[in-house]
Formats: sequence, structure tokens, C-alpha cells
Amino acid sequence: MELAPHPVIPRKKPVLVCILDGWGENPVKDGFNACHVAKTPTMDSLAAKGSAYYRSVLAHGPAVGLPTDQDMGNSEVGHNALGAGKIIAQGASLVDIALEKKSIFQDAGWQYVKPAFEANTLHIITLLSSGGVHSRYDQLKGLMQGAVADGCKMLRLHVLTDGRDVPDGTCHEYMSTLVKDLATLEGCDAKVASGGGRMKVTMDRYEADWGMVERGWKAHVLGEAPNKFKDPIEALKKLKEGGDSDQYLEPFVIVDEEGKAVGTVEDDDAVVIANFRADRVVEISKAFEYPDFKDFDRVRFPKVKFAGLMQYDGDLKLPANYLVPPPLIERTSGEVLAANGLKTFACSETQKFGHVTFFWNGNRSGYFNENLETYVEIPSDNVPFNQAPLMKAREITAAGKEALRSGKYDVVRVNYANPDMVGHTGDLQATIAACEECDACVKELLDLVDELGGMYLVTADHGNADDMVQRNKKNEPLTGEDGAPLPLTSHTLAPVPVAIGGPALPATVKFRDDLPKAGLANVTATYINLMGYEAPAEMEPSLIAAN
Ligand SMILES: O=C(O)[C@@H](CO)OP(=O)(O)O
Ligand SMILES: [Mn+2]
Ligand SMILES: [Mn+2]
Repeated sequence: MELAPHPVIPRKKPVLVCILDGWGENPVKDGFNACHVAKTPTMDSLAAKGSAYYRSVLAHGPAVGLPTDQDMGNSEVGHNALGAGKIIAQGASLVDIALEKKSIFQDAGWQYVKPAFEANTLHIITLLSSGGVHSRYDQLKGLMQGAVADGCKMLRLHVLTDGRDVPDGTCHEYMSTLVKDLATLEGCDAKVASGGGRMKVTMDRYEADWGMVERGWKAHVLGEAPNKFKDPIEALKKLKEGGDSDQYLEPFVIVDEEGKAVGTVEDDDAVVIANFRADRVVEISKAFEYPDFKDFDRVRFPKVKFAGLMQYDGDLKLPANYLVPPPLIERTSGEVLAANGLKTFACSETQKFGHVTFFWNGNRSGYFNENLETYVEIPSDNVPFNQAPLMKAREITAAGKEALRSGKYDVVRVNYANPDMVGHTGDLQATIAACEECDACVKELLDLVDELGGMYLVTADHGNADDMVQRNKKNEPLTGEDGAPLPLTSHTLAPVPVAIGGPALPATVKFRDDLPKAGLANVTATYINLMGYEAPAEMEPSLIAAN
């Protein structure tokens, strides 16, 4: 893994790698493109340097290991690619293949849960949508059908409504489809048992709010929630009357005529999580898997056969049982830099902290070499982010500047959460403010890189803020019955910008023009070059060359 010195670029500290989470370079530049509408003098000045120093790269679909060109990018696959420099077949693709070949039903994880099917209940916990970021409905359906074919007599679904990877208000459609499909599972008593909105129940990440997971545990396992309904479609109807978006629905439990929860989790049951993406199911997995779990009081800890659709954390081997082996992401840039004694500083706020560490490092929660890596997490606020669109960008900037100034690090990596997290709220004005804040913070970092005589690479992991409205096939904005634009809460298919520069960048070094289809994985070799090294040959080619 020894890195050879770059023939032209000197090893000159510091190098800044800055990721604007959810900042797409969308070809549609109208009033709903928050990155475009926002006043962004810094990003504009980078773009104005022209194609030798500013370009876009693909951040969605096969370029980041997703099944099709219709799959928008996301933070997991984006940061995996940025960190690894390779295009890796991702969870969504691997599950597709395993279902297609039916090998999923032969492999060890399924064999582990299957013995529960005859006399006990199979519980499936899942994000209920076809978003393709954390889960997909067709895969859920395949799992349910496979379970029934293998003798499952009692199936209970615990569903998290989406409205984030798919438009708000679609939870009814997914629930109706699910209820219809459950009714077709012959010989199986199949019901929805509990649920809630993905940003309220179960799917917390990076320990931002364990209360979410506790609410999920109570609803899914104990059958307790303030909202009890006899019918899941009725449940959503009533909960939506409160005005909450699909993402933020309160937890609910489905009860029988006597008011008893229809699907509590009991000893000897099987529990499967049908999400392929890790970050938002690591916490609930710990609650099911760890006997000495202390992050909230579980009240009851049923002895179940627990499996993830994938293994979510390779370092922790969590969960021990899983249906599909996760992508093997090896020899990431983090590992290579550590092996060469190079020092890394990485920082973001809680919501994105694992993105610049865990995902960047190939879904590993530990360090490669703790003496060489410094990871700083700025605690995120637990608020709907359109109410606080500046988020913790100032604090991240301050930490990044201190790291740059310290002279201790070969590379300083920061991620700004604003364009993505505020973009997900569908609030255009707040997202414009988020982009402006981000731009102002990037300026501070770049000014310091100038002062210190370093180099920078500014990029993003996928689009989001660059389109805030749902559109028809002709790209025209859609409006609701009241004539108001229908907000887009999801990521986009847009490519993302990559900008390089800084006083230490030799004048002969420029972006190549022979890689028009380059994607995020090409950024890795580029930043390793800026650090003064040739990138490992197995990585996707660098975007730059010296003439
Ligand atoms: O919030 C999340 O979980 C996803 C969207 O589902 O966003 P990101 O990939 O940017 O983390
Ligand atoms: Mn992201
Ligand atoms: Mn996002």
C-alpha cells in the first residue's frame, strides 16, 4: 500500500477536502434550484475558473454502484465512493441479485431465522417505500413471499413511513399496496403491527436521538404507543390529520377488537430488518442484539432470532446474522493514508458525522490508526432543520480552520450537512438559506487555505438542494390542488461539482478533459494527488493531470 510521490505535485500541507452534502450541479436552473437561486459568491467564483479547475461528476446510478440510472445518489454510496476510489456494487444491487438468484433463501442468515416460521412469528421492520436509499418495496415483497414459501404462518410488519426518499403524502399508497399484498399471502396470517414516521420512530442515526429508537422499540416490540388503531390505513389517515408529514408521523400500534396489540415481539420469534442501508438501523440492531444494552430501558428483552438484510457494521460485526453479505469495501483512502503514516482530520455534525468517517472508511466504525486519525463530531440540534437552516456550519468551519492552522494534518476533511438536511424538509426558502450559509463557510476555509499556501478540493456527495419541486416528465414544476408547488424532499439525479485549487497547486496541473463520464470514485485519486502522491492503481483514475 506504499504510495509513490507524485511527479509534479509537492507534498505540501495542508490539503482541504470539503463536501457539501446534497449540493447538486443540476442542469435545470430555475427558481426551485436552491443552489442556483441562493447567493453563492464562493461557489460562483470556483465555477468561474473554468473547466480546468471546476467540473461535475456523476453521483447517482451505476456510477456509484446502484442498480439503475434512475437511482438517485445518497450519502452512503456517495461517501463510500469518495472514500474508496472504487465503484462498489452496493446493498441495493446485492439484494437484487440475491433475490433474483434466490440464493438469499439458501444462505446462512435465512437458515438462521427460518426455524421460527413454523410455530412462531416472523417480524419484519422496514422503511416502507420504493425510495431505493434505505429499502425498496419490491425487495420487501420478495422477502415476504420467500418467507411464506418457506412455511411462515404468522407475519407481522413494523413499518416506517417515508416521505423523504419519495414524495410526502405517498405513505397511504405504500400502505394500501402492502395491505393488499399481505392479503394475498396464502396460508399466512399476515398483518401490519406497528409503525411511525422514519424521522420520529426507530430510524435515528449516529446516536443523535435515542428517544426515536426507544419509541420504535415500544411500538414494535412491546406493542405500546399513544396511538392505537384497528386498521393501518385508518391509522395513517388519522395521524396525517394532525398535519405531520410522512417522515414525522407519531408511533402507532395496531390492536385487535379487545384492544390488544396484534404483533408484539416474543421469545423465539424471528425479527428481520429489511433495510439494506446501515446508518439508520444500527441503533435498533443494537437494541435487539446486545444483552447488556443500556441506551434506553427496553423493559423486556425477548430472545429472538434477529437478522439484518445486510451486516450493518463490519467492525462491530453487527448484526451477527444477516441475509446478504454487505459490499466488501477494502483498501479505502483512509486505510491507505494511515498505512503511509499520513494524518487525517475529519469533522462534521452528528447528522453527517458517520458519513465522513464510517461511510468514508468503507462502513467501518473504528479507526485504521488512532494516532493518525482525528475525528471530531459537532452535536447536531434535534429540530426540524428548516427551523434552523444554518445548522452547525459555523462550528464545523471553526473546527476545520483550527485543524488547518495546527499544521498537524496532511488532509482536513469536512462535511456540511445543510443543503441535504434542510433540502429534505422540502422548504425552499430555508434551503436557500442553507446553501448561502454553506457557501459563506466554504469561503472562510478557502481563504485560510490561501493564507497557509495549501490546496483544496470542494465537492458534494449527491444532489438534493438543487431541486425542490416535483416535476412532470418535461421537467415542469407540479402544483397541488391549492395551486402551490409540490415540494420535493428527496435527493436528485444531478451530478455534483468538483473544484480544485489553492496556491500550492502547480500551474501545470489541471482537470483532464478525457473523462467526461467520471463519477465520485474518481475524486479519491484526485485528492490523493493533491496530497503529493500517486494514487493506488486499483482506484478509479484521477481527474487531474500535469501538462
Ligand atoms: O436521511 C437519510 O437517511 C438519507 C435519505 O434517506 O439522506 P442521506 O443519504 O443524505 O444521508
Ligand atoms: Mn448526503
Ligand atoms: Mn440526504
